[in-house]
Amino acid sequence: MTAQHLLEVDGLRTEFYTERGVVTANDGVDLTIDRGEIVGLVGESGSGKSVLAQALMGIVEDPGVIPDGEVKFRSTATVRELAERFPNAVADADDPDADDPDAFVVVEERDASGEIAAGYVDLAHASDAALQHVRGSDIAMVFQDPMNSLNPTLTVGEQIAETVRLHQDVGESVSLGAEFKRKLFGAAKNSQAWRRAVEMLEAVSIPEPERRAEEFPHEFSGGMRQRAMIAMALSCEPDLLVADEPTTALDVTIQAQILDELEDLKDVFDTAILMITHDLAVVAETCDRVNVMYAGEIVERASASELFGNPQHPYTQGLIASTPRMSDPDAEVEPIPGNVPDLVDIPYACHFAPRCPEATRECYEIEPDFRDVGRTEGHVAACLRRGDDADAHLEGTREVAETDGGRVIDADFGGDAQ
Ligand SMILES: Nc1ncnc2c1ncn2[C@@H]1O[C@H](COP(=O)(O)OP(=O)(O)OP(=O)(O)O)[C@@H](O)[C@H]1O
Ligand code: NI
Repeated sequence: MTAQHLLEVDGLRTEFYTERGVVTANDGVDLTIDRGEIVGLVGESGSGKSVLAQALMGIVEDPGVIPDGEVKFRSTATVRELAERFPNAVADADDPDADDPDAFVVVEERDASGEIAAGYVDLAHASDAALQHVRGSDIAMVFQDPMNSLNPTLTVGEQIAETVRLHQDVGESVSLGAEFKRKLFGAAKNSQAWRRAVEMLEAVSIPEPERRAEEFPHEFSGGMRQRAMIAMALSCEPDLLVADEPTTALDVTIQAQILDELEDLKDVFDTAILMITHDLAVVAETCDRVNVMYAGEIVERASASELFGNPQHPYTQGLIASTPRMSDPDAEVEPIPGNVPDLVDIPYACHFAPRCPEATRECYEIEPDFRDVGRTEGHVAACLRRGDDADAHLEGTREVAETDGGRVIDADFGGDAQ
């Protein structure tokens, strides 16, 4: 039996119909995340990382659509709950109806009594009501700028308590009346949800959590706000945390502290993390596995140590060569020439070809498939010039420039920031 991933993205395509044409922000993306692991998604600005995060959360903005692909979120408890609430959306995996786009609760296994024993929710096709159920309680998200996600008129403690109430049925009303009452008189300090909020602030290392819980977001520093966002996101113990540039706005020291804490919290709450960043040092520091994204496509995937020790795709090699190293910050970096293309109707098969030092004519014409390229299992790259059959495949094509194939990055790359 194949391993059952917590999250499995299959052939995901996300498009925006704009006046300029169709922007294909995710062009057939495959990605998996297992329970408890930290998976990186890295690539230059405009490569489609945030759109992928939105697709996972079911919050792709208008005019975005997902014409192809599935996002399978596997949680037996959630599948049971949703199957009960949305009986018309249930299909059995081996049933032809499973292809029915309205069937987003897919049952893979039942026990002897007919109770659901395994299955997934297809988040790419789930109804808004189902997505709302999943968001916050099963999958939560933190963004770069917490000021946009925190409510400036509520104390930090009230906001976390509110999230807890919404998702955990701790027996307190979430009616409008109750919310106004809390605004006027403050949240009941001895309520279960409030105590949970204070606990969460303590868990993210906010000093004097009882007192800080009563402060408003603007009274927090940038780092404290980001911690509060993380506290809020983890307060319902989600299986998956999607972190989109969670520390980009912070200075390096605070950034390193928060990333360290996230790793610790991951163990405490047993939460998997999708770490989205354009910063390779962040990936090197935190991730178990890494996906490199370029112009809407994943181009390379490997464990973090393998990716940095033995990068294979010319884009990954270029990214690494263009990133300053912690161990040698003064060493020269070589930027990748050119820019990420506009994602409207890219006419060439390999999206990186025009910037690639090794591209041949074939690279413009033949869609590169994933092939094994590394020393470890699961290291794959989508490049015609890589893998065992690369040379045979390229026989008869023009000579290509010599490269230093697999630039080796310092083992302590991004290591322990001060
Ligand atoms: N609402 C939208 N309407 C039209 N196009 C969009 C929309 N949202 C995103 N895009 C396009 O999708 C592409 C990918 O954007 P995305 O924000 O996912 O990139 P990113 O990799 O997250 O970049 P960054 O590192 O800057 O955050 C961009 O070309 C962007 O213009
Ligand atoms: Ni982004």
